[in-house]
Amino acid sequence: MDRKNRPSAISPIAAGPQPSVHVEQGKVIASLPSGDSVEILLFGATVTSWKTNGKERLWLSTAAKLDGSKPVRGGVPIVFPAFGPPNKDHVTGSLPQHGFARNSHWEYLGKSSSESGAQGKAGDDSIKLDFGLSTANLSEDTKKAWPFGFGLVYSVTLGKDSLQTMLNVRNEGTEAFEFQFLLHTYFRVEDITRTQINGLGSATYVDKMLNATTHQQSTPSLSIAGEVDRVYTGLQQDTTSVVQEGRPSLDIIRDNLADTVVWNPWIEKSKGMGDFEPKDGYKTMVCVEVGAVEGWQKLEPGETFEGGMLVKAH
Ligand SMILES: O=P(O)(O)OC[C@H]1O[C@@H](O)[C@H](O)[C@@H](O)[C@@H]1O
Repeated sequence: MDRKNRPSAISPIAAGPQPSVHVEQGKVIASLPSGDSVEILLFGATVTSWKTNGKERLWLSTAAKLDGSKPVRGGVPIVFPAFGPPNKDHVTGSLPQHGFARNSHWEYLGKSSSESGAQGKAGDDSIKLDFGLSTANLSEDTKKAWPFGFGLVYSVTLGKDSLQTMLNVRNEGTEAFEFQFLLHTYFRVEDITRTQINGLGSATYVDKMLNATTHQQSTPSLSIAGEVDRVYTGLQQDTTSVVQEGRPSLDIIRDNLADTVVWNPWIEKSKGMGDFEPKDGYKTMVCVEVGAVEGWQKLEPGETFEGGMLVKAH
């Protein structure tokens, strides 16, 4: 046979292992060939687990209610459309603390996956899972308390050593509305006394422990040695890092969001929360919560807002 016409010895590149998605009662579980995985509860679209390198990166209380009876204590609850206790002077004033998104049943909208690296190379894939919540999903009481036409799409993208969570808010009604938004993320740490939060240096914060007075961060690193509840606003730097044992452990990169809350309930506050277990769990968690909580974001009919975070694990 003429050499030129010989059938090609090169066979098509075999596709490597694929990301997998498993939908079971009330939750969606996705994993990558690298072993990284994520679990999202449809109640609140709460990410309850994120593992990289065989290690859990989120803190979840062992007493967290996962049955929809109350917001999940741990993982990544979504705060929307209001942050904190109800503000009676605002139209959101009759909603519960932190709004209704973490208390609502979301719909799973589906998945899409991509390969960013060489074909078939395990570990370079990512998988994106979308969840939706709109006026139609709300209870009659909540619709009365938030009488606006809206649509939320929450996208959770699992990559090798990364998790991205983005919220798209659309005004689908005929009136403008205002909202606040926060990703109330509970990160798991080995030992809070050997953990620092970097990237808040010289920022201004409201200290909820000190009658909501305003202060300026004086050190480049924040160490936690007692109850902390601070709202850092108007941050210039996009990245806040969790440093453990002197080494960067997680980088939290804000996307179109200017604020970050740092919260640890410490001993007394943990005792007062029935769903916070074990009681010394404050030693192995810290909430670093990116959001837009200073003032209000306003959306006119037809307008959209998108914001969220990318977390990179080291
Ligand atoms: O108990 P909840 O409603 O989940 O809130 C927990 C904490 O959430 C934080 O975001 C707030 O800054 C704290 O003030 C609050 O205590």
